[in-house]
This record gives sequence, C-alpha cells and structure tokens, in this order.
Amino acid sequence: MVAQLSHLIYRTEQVRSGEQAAAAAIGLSMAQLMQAAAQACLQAIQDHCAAPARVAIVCGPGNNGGDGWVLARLAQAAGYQVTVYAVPPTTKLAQQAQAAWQAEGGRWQSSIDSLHGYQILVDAVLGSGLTRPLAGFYLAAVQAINAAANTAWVLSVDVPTGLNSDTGQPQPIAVTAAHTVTMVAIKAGLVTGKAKDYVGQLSLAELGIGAAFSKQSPMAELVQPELAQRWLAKRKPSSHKGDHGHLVLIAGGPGMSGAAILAGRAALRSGAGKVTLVTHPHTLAIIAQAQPELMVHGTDEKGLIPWLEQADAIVIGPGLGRDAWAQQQLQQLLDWLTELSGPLPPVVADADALNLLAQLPQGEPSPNLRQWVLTPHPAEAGRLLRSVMSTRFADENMTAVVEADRYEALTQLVTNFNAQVLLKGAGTLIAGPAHQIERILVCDRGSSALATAGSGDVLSGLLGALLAQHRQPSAAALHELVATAVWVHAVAGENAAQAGERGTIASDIVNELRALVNP
Ligand SMILES: NC(=O)C1=CN([C@@H]2O[C@H](COP(=O)(O)OP(=O)(O)OC[C@H]3O[C@@H](n4cnc5c(N)ncnc54)[C@H](OP(=O)(O)O)[C@@H]3O)[C@@H](O)[C@H]2O)[C@@H](O)CC1
Ligand SMILES: [K+]
Repeated sequence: MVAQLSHLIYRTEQVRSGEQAAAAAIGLSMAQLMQAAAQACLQAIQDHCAAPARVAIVCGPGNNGGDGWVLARLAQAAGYQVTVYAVPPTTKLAQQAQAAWQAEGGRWQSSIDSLHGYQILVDAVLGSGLTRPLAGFYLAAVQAINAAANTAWVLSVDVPTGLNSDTGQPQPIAVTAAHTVTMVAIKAGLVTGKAKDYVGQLSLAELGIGAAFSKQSPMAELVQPELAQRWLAKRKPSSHKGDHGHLVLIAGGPGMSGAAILAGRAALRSGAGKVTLVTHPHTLAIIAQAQPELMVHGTDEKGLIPWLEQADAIVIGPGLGRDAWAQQQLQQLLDWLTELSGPLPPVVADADALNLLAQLPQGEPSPNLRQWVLTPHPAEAGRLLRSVMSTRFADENMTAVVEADRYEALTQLVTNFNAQVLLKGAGTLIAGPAHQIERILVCDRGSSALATAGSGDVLSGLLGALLAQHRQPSAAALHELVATAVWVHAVAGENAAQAGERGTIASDIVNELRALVNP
C-alpha cells in the first residue's frame, strides 16, 4: 500500500531522531524548522479566527515552548493581542526565540492565575519531550487551560501537553485541545484510545522535510477510503449468489437471539450471497421469524460440521454465551479445522468465542489460528492476554494494561495467538503476524455512537460477509479486508450518528451498511 506522510504513523523517537537527519539532508536548520512549526500554528489560528483576537500562549522550557515563543512574535505581527505565560526556556533555540520576542517589546508572565478572557489558548508547554507525569507548574498550566476551554478555542502545538505521544495515555491529565498541529509526522499516540479525547482535530505540518523524512519506515498507517473502494469493487452483472460467498455464523445462545439477528442482518446488508446461522435449538424459531433471508439451523453437540463444510467464511461468537453448548460449538470448530487438509476458511472470533478461547486449558497444543481474526474489545483483549501471559500479569487490571499501551497489547496478542487481531476502541488497531504483515493499520474514523449494545455483532457480521465474498484470502488480503470492514463500520457509525450520537442503536448502523459497501 502506498501512502502519503499524512497517512503514516511513527514512533515519537523516530520523529525526534529522523527530523534532524531529514533537515540536515535538505539543508534546513533547526531554527528554520521551528519557524515553520510556528507558522503552521499561526495558519491554524487564522483559519479559526481572524485578528485581532486575544491569544494566550503558554510556553514550557523546551523546544515545544520554543515553538510558542516564535508563534507569539508571528501572531503579534499578524495583529493578534498576545499574552505569553512561561517558564524560563532552557534550550538554546527556545532562548533565542524568547529573546526575539522580548526584542520586539514582548512581555511574559511566570505565573498563571486564570486563562479566562482569551478567545484562543495555545498549549506550547510540553510536546514530544514529555518524560514523566505532570506536576507543579505543568499540572497547574494544563488545569488552567482546560478550565478555560469551554470559552476559548485551544490549539496544542505538536502534542497536547500531558499526553504520551507513543501510547495516547494522559500522564495523568492532558490538555483537551480543539485542534492539534503535529510536526513532521503523526505520532502513534495521537490516533488511538484515550488520545481521541484530547487531540481534537489533527493536522500535520511537514515543515518542508516531509519528503526526506518519509524515507523512514512507519510503524503504522491510517486506513484510507481507497482501501474500501479497492475491496468493494462493482460486481459483474452476470454474477449469482454463489459468487458472493456463503457465510456460516455460529451465534445466539439461549436468551441472546438479538446478537445473532444483528450479525446476520449486517452480513446480509454487506453482500454475503448466503448466510447460514447455526444457533441453539431454543433460539432457532425467534431468529428465523426475525429475518426470513437467513437460513437458520439449530445444532447440538455434534451438528456443526455439515455447515462448516459449506462455508467460505465462518463467524463464531455473537451472543454465543459460555455454557456447555457454546463450548461444544467452539470445540467442534477447532477440531474440524485441525483435521482439515485443504485450505482453511477464514474464521472471525468475537465476543464469547474470545472469552472461551481465553479459557482453553493451558498446556494443550494451542489451536492453529492462522486464518483467524480475533476481534476483542479491551476487556476481551485483557482476558486473552492473561490466558497466555498469566505469570507476567498475575494481579493486574488487564483492561487497564491493554489501554495503557494499545499497540503493545495488540503486538502481544498477534505474537501469542499467531492470528489477525483487531483491537476495538476509538482508533481501532489491526495487525497480523509480523512475518506476514508489514505494519499496523489504524482506523481513526468512527463515533461514540458505535459504543452501543450490538455494535460489535454488526461488525462481526459485516466482516464475515466481506471475507466470504473474497474466498481464500492471502494473509495480506485478510489484513486489508479486516481494515475495510472496520472502516465501513466506523463510517456507518458516523453516518448513523448524524441524527444524534446519543440514542443511536446498532440497527441504525446496519441501515447504513448498504450504501457504504457499494462505493
Ligand atoms: N528540534 C526542532 O527544531 C523542532 C522541534 N519541534 C518542537 O520541539 C518539541 C520537542 O522539544 P523538546 O525535545 O525540547 O521537548 P519538549 O516537549 O519541549 O519538553 C522537554 C522539556 O520538558 C521537560 N519535561 C519533560 N517532561 C516533563 C514533565 N512531566 N514535567 C516537567 N518538565 C518536563 C524536560 O525536562 P527534562 O526531562 O530534560 O528534565 C525538557 O526541559 C516538539 O514537541 C516540537 O514542538 C518542532 O517544532 C520541530 C522542530
Ligand atoms: K503541547
């Protein structure tokens, strides 16, 4: 996949070391980069609100503060009324920038009582150089910015102060920006998990060194709409339902028919030629009544295999439960795959199928999950991780461990299960085994409306349907199909939420799928 720098994601250290080399290669000085960084911030301010607005710029001791000092001078020259709050600069570049501000009569204050009364607040306190949790002046500065954020527009320079730019975790709080202008390249911690609460709108300023910098290999990449277009190409007019794949969905334990219905509907609306729903005998009638296009079969402890033999793709998990029946279904599937000599169909495991996988007895040969896609939310991811790394995580809150570093959790899951993994949550992450997949994909689309009961079941059905329509995908194709499904689901959530995020239900998301799978 070829992508521009605006879609590529790097570790902070890569940016910190790479920007100097890239600047040297082009013949730009660090001072020129700082000037360009400040100019990009001024542009963002001007795009938001014309001069003469009242602007407060809060500068920390390092070069993030340096960007702020340069911005103060540029903004004042552009007609804004600028006040600077700062700690004394400690780097040479920041000291020079402060001197230039003072040479033009600029003043600054070293204590912050309140930041109310400004239209624009600029957070140039700390950027990529954050090394420890905030305390003292820094904690107070972030609190003061956030306290005034309901009446002012907050711009963060490079990284919202307090946010770990690799993991996206606040340390322990961070600036809640309306807009972040990040320098040179997108850092990993700006696009996933809690970062979404702090970064606001994200824009990239390449500072004139983008082409030189992009020679470095990124750690991840944002999912682009072109990917969906590629995998959702127009159908041949002569195609028939046999061409569009047969999805077998194992779902719906007693009392959980709703999850199975949602997954089944999502699969149908995403274009699977046939969807067979294999379910608990007690839920069969209600599911069959709810959606006549589904083929519904009840199964006992032995009845699954004939359906599996017909499948182009399999989904197990929505509303499965964890009782003996559910365990038998998973075990039948695992046994069947172990004995299968031909190519393996892709298998999506979601919800209770993940919880059951996490409960499999330790010490037995681990199942071959080569063609599997595991789709955990953070709590399920935590259970899976504990199941394979119990000694390392004996007493930990595993959901917190996963959220503390989503990239690390994802990598551990992929390595330990040797499967494709999709880690849900804001900024969903997708990865496959390292020997097959070059980089992590990150979906930065979506809406809080997706955090609703049944939303995951919709994603399972959608993903299963896409896999069924592309038989026997290679590992790379599987990776891209998973990302396509995540992107479609995220945008469906955004579209459904246009009528209001609060109160959007999973069926609303299903209703958006058809338009999106026909781009
Ligand atoms: N090089 C360039 O020309 C370009 C640089 N650019 C800009 O530079 C920024 C990076 O600059 P930077 O490396 O100086 O780091 P920065 O984020 O300012 O902080 C370091 C200072 O903060 C301190 N500190 C850390 N944590 C702390 C805490 N919790 N509480 C208190 N203090 C803490 C730390 O102290 P120390 O850990 O050393 O004791 C040190 O003094 C980058 O984000 C971008 O904006 C871009 O414009 C591109 C061009
Ligand atoms: K900042």
